[in-house]
Formats: sequence, structure tokens, C-alpha cells
Amino acid sequence: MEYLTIAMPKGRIFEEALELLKTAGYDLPNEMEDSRKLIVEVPSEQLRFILAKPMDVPVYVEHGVADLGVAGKDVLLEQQRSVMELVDLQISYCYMATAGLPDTVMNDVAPRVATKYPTIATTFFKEKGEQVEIIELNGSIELAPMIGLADRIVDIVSTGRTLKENGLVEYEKIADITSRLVANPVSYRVKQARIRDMAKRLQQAVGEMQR
Ligand SMILES: Nc1ncnc2c1ncn2[C@@H]1O[C@H](COP(=O)(O)OP(=O)(O)OP(=O)(O)O)[C@@H](O)[C@H]1O
Ligand SMILES: O=P(O)(O)OC[C@H]1O[C@H](OP(=O)(O)OP(=O)(O)O)[C@H](O)[C@@H]1O
Repeated sequence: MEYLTIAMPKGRIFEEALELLKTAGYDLPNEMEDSRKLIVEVPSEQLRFILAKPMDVPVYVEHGVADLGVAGKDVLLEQQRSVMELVDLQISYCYMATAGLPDTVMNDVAPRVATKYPTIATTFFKEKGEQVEIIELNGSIELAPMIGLADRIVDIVSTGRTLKENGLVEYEKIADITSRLVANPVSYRVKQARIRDMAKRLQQAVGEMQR
């Protein structure tokens, strides 16, 4: 059996993804969660995990240095990389939405939208026929309307707490987001049996987790 390399996002998704792999029958060491190692090999399962920033997962998979990856749909929509989406893992649910100060309309001369997701935001407003200036930020996006930097934000909403505590309201929902198993197309051909087996087992595990 040959090694499968899987790019995993550090952070929020990691734990849930590991849980799902365990439910799918993979025997993974418990200390993986606490380790600071960036490459973790599990010889008994012939698996190698590389732990990456969530936004970088599709990069490793597109370049083929990882055969597979786990990435949020938000990241996949934003990155537009050539990777195959194999399984909706139904974990780390959240949604993408526009938000802003309550009872405000967008500035009709020079509307500004702050976001960590410039591609998603541009596509969304283009489809509505609205031309906006995108202001790219790396976090704390909710600050932008509060401080007068932008009329709207495009960002992830989960519990809605961040919006609420900062006096913002949601305007439009853009897309539901869950994490996906993605594959490099060449790996998928060359290591088809192993990858298909993993996809099938994960799909089953998704069903079990939902029961
Ligand atoms: N409340 C949430 N906020 C952000 N991402 C969430 C949330 N709930 C689920 N997710 C999912 O988790 C992923 C982000 O994980 P995480 O928050 O660990 O990374 P990040 O903050 O984007 O990363 P970093 O700041 O380290 O680059 C998103 O791509 C999304 O799919
Ligand atoms: O609806 P909620 O449950 O409040 O979650 C949404 C918030 O969580 C994320 O931020 P994150 O914690 O990743 O911090 P960031 O601002 O540094 O991106 C996201 O960008 C929102 O700000």
C-alpha cells in the first residue's frame, strides 16, 4: 500500500475532521490534536498529514504535494483551484453573508465592501449588477463598517454573536458553508482505489455522525 498525503487545516476544522476520519475507521493517534508538528505520519494506516493554514489547503492539493485535502467551501469558492470535490463532510457549518450597520443603504457613488474573501464578494456583487470597491482585510472584518471604512462586509457568520455584539446586522445570505474532502485529479487517477475507499468510508461516517 502506498502513502496518501492529506492536507489538513489547522484550527477550527481540524478536530472535527479527525473525529470523522476516526469514525470512518482510521486508527489515528490521540496526541495529533496537541502536537506542534506540521507533518504527521501514521505508518499503520499509510497516511501522512500535512497541517496547513486553511486558505492554503487547495494550494497543496492543486500542486499535487498532497493527494487529498480538507477545506471549507468558503476557501474553495475563494481560491478557485483545480481540485476535485469528493465528499461534503458536513462539518464546521457556517454561512457567508453580507452585513453592515442597521438601516443603511450602500453609498451609491462609491460603495465599499470589506472582506477576507475578495473573489466571493466580487462575484456576488457582479451578479447583482452592482459595482463595488473591495477592501481586503485579514480579520476582524466587522470593524470596517463600525469605523467608516466600508458600507458592507462579506464574511462568515456562525452563531451571529460577532455581528450582534458589534451592532451589525445581516443583509443577504450568500452561501452555506461546510468542509469538503478534495483531491488532486492526477492522484485520484493514480491512487484511485485508496482514494475511493477513503471517500466511501468518509461518506458513510458523515451519515453515522448525523444519526
Ligand atoms: N465562525 C467561523 N468563523 C470562521 N470560519 C469558520 C467558522 N465556522 C466554521 N468555519 C470554517 O472554518 C474555516 C476557518 O477555520 P479557522 O477559523 O481555523 O481559520 P482562519 O481563522 O480562517 O485561519 P487563519 O486566521 O489561521 O488563517 C473556514 O474556512 C470555514 O470553512
Ligand atoms: O457568528 P460568529 O459565531 O460570531 O462567528 C463569526 C466570526 O468568526 C470569524 O472570525 P474569527 O474568529 O475567525 O476571527 P477573525 O476576525 O480573525 O477572522 C468570522 O470572520 C466572524 O468574525
